[in-house]
Amino acid sequence: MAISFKTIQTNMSMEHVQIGFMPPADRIIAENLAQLVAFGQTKGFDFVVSPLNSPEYERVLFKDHGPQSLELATWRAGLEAFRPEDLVVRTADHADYIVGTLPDWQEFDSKDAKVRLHSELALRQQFNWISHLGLGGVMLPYPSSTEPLSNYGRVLTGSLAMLAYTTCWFRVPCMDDTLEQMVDEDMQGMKSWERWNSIRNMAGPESKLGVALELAGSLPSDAVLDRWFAEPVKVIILPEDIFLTNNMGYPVLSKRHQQVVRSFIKHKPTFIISSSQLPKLVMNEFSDDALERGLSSPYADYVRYLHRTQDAPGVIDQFAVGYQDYLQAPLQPLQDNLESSTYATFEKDPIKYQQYELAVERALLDRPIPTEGEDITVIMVVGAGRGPLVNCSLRAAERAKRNVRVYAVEKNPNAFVTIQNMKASLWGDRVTIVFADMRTWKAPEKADILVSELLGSFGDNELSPECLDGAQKFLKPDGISIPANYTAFVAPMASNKLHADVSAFKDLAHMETSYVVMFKAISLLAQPKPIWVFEHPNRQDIPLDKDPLSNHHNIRTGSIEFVSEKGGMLHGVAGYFESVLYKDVMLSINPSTHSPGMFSWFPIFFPVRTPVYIPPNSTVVLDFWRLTDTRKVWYEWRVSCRFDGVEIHASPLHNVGGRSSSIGLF
Ligand SMILES: C[S@@+](CC[C@H](N)C(=O)[O-])C[C@H]1O[C@@H](n2cnc3c(N)ncnc32)[C@H](O)[C@@H]1O
Repeated sequence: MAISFKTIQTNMSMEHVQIGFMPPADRIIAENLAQLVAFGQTKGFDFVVSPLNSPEYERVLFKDHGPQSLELATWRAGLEAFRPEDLVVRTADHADYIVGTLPDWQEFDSKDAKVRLHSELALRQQFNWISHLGLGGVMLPYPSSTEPLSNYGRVLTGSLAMLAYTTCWFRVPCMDDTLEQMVDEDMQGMKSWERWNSIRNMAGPESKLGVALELAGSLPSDAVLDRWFAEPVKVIILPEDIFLTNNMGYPVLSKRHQQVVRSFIKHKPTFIISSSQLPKLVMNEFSDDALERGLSSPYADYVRYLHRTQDAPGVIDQFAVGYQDYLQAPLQPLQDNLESSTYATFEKDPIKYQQYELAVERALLDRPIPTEGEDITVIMVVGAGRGPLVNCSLRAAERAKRNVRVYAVEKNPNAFVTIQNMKASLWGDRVTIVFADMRTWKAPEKADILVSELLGSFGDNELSPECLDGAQKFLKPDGISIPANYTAFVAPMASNKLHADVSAFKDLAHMETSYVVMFKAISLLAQPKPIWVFEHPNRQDIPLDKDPLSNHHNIRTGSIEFVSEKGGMLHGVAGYFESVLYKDVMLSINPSTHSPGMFSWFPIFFPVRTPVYIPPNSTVVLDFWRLTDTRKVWYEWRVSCRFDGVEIHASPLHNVGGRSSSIGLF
């Protein structure tokens, strides 16, 4: 059990999707902006995208700003005022209905020092004006030059704080990043994701900067798209010319575009429909185009249709809304006493108990049938909580047609009140209830089947191994443990949001702590691999009837190599588990084998202190340790990366000696 949310949120498909309209920048002038706004409103758009400045403003490039040092002094003293003719957006009228764009001549990494300086001065003047007006947003241009974007990153990082309430999006073409295509497109410099990544890295994980991703007629591979799912893609730009026309004459997207747009819809972006023409109606010209004269924009209608017709959220999604990409501390059911609402949440899981019931039934059928005079089959549910696994065991016994005697052992005094009520009202003599820690309980007899659910998102992180080591001394020599084993899985992952959220705590301890998270905006850089396993009963390390002398047999070490074909930013490690309850009856949260519909466990996230750039086709090594002393268990981890056989990154060891996070044994 690993999650602790308490509320179920509303159905996400009912939310309003924001859609903006972006005509060609060179056709919008101060004089037609009001008409454009009125047109957008009539057509049902939530905002229009307009250039902030008129072409006239380019004059600043030719202005003599004097020596740089003098200019920098001017900056600090105050900013220049725009002249009205410099601006398309001249007043605050409709400011919250307008997203501004900046002129193309602003090249922050131009080879020409004068262009660089003027672009920077202009940006500060623009941000100051945008902030004064309270514009809805500003969209930053994707640089046409192939220079590295270090100066762009610096200028932006230093200026973002000027935008108190305005959102800021970096416009990026969603192109295939294969080198061949880049050479074709004369883009030998950095790839689009990498260019964004370098800007974002400079701005820092907590910056408000988002991505406006512009789709084109041809879409990149799934691997390239997948990288964007881990980024703060706040806007999807859909040019009108990527739409096809259906036989009713209405715009529609190709199947693959639909699929991609639907995948992004889950991340709740804003959409922008970009057009290569200014609507004739804005030019006060007659339009015989039915689509233009119609009431709402057919493009916006189509996006709303895609939004409305998303797959209805499944059971997991319904539970997860509001918890997606939200960091939660893993539960510690051994050290702490769980609350009633936490038990109630888990008891709603439709799959977990079904699997347990099946496992107990199969195990019962495999036990020899007690003959006349022999005792009946004994099932012990250890860590019984409020009793659902006792119910599963009783139902399984009915289905297997076996007489059973059930023990329910629980150490949480509050949950024990509930199981006392269950015994009085439902179970009667069939169940013996015991208030005890399973590790020290002196059982009156031995069990045929030991049933427990002490699993965390990483399998062993709620100390199932330590608890079951103690409990197995009252399991018969040929007795069965359900679960029989559990395996932890790890994968390198990208998630800008999760890393930013951990960074926001601004301390080492949070960077060396694991979190239970319902993943959403993440990208796995390689498929998960098993790192270690625990088997029960563990007769090899703990002889029959003996208490373990130390916990050293529960130490684990794993070093796993992954080849990351697509590369990306590594922000941490995703952890999962698979468990064999009995024979082929499984529970899994590993994505490739996930038990359908099971929501009791979200994955676990181990952050890394500094995000690491992983070049495509490099080798990522994840080193993990599960360590223990007499009072606690903890994980230590490190990541490293090799490219062309050379180690290009090695993180420090995280959580040395459990200094930042551990799991209490008492
Ligand atoms: C994850 S909950 C599972 C509860 C219930 N069996 C279910 O599946 O809904 C684990 C339960 O084990 C109990 N527990 C943990 N360690 C224990 C121990 N050493 N002895 C007895 N109970 C323990 C906790 O208090 C908690 O009620």
